[in-house]
Amino acid sequence: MFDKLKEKLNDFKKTIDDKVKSVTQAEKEQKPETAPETRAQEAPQAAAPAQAPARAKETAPAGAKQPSGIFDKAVALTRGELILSEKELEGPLWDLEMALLESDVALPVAESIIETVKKDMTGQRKKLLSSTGDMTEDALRHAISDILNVNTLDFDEFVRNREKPVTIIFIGVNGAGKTTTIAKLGQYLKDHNYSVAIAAGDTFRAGAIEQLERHAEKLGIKMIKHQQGADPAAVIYDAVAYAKSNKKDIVLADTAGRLHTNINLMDQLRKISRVVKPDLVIFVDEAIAGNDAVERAKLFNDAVPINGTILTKADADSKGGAAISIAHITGKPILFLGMGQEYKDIKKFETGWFVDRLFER
Ligand SMILES: Nc1nc2c(ncn2[C@@H]2O[C@H](COP(=O)(O)OP(=O)(O)OP(=O)(O)O)[C@@H](O)[C@H]2O)c(=O)[nH]1
Repeated sequence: MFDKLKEKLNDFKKTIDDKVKSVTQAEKEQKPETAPETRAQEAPQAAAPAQAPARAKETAPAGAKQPSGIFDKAVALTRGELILSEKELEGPLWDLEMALLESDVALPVAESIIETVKKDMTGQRKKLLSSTGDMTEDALRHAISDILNVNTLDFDEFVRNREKPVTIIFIGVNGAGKTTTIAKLGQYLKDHNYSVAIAAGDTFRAGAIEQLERHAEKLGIKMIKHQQGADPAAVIYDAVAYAKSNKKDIVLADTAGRLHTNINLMDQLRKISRVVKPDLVIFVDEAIAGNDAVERAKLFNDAVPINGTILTKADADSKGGAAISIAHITGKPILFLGMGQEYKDIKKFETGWFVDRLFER
């Protein structure tokens, strides 16, 4: 999962690690002629071999700081500490930015990650106690977590504390997986001992009501429906009324898939929102849709402010960047990931879990 992004982040770690290793090696070999104050503190056997590289001798006048090989005078190693300057990291950070863009991370998000990594890794003395890879990984983890932790919303806590019934509306484009996601969440909420009702708010697509009804029957959840073509706001309103009078805890409301460019259908979503006053509006899209999903999330959020996103099909070959980008662009958290076609295949999104996946070996 998220293999592409994982691979790119690991490439960056390796680039920095390799470069620092080669600089460290070069420093060790050149130290006796150039860093007397450091040499004085070291054991005699740590002194450079008599045949230190000729090039280093030529380029390093006595007492001057050593050029640092690949980092081009950019890395200073003193007392086991590493100092990286912005200039030294320029090349690898540029490569990282390109790699992030290739992994569906949107430009402003990639820039934000680069900025945080740069701040974390430059200008400060970093103890070389752990491997450089750890230092780089820490900076990347920090940068990505920062973005994902924007406006966190704990779904379980929200549902627990909210006055019942809690009405949740699902919006998004066609075929993104809304219906399946509603069924999965129905199961999830039942497993958490909530009583659930479903509103067949997709009155537009032929077969949508029946599709949802099949799920509702399998799950033993009551579904409220009108005829195809009916006003979805009225269906959802009725479902909420049903939940109130039958003491149901949660209403999960489907809506027709629509293109964010369809003004009439986006107006319809606004109407639903006005009439029903949902507790949560959740945007559903495919993790594999990458930057398209990011763009759609932004436009949907502009039309009807969302509270969070569920990304489906994360089990397919998704690059991973969409999750990070959508959180940043909408300023709203990722709530769940769809991880397959079974009801149980839904995973509550946790930043730590996601970031761990990106760095697992
Ligand atoms: N692999 C995988 N497939 C999924 C996931 N979620 C949904 N699907 C599949 O995606 C397809 C579309 O899902 P639906 O739930 O019908 O999509 P929808 O958004 O309701 O579609 P519309 O009603 O047209 O808006 C179905 O074949 C689902 O089984 C997921 O997390 N992983």
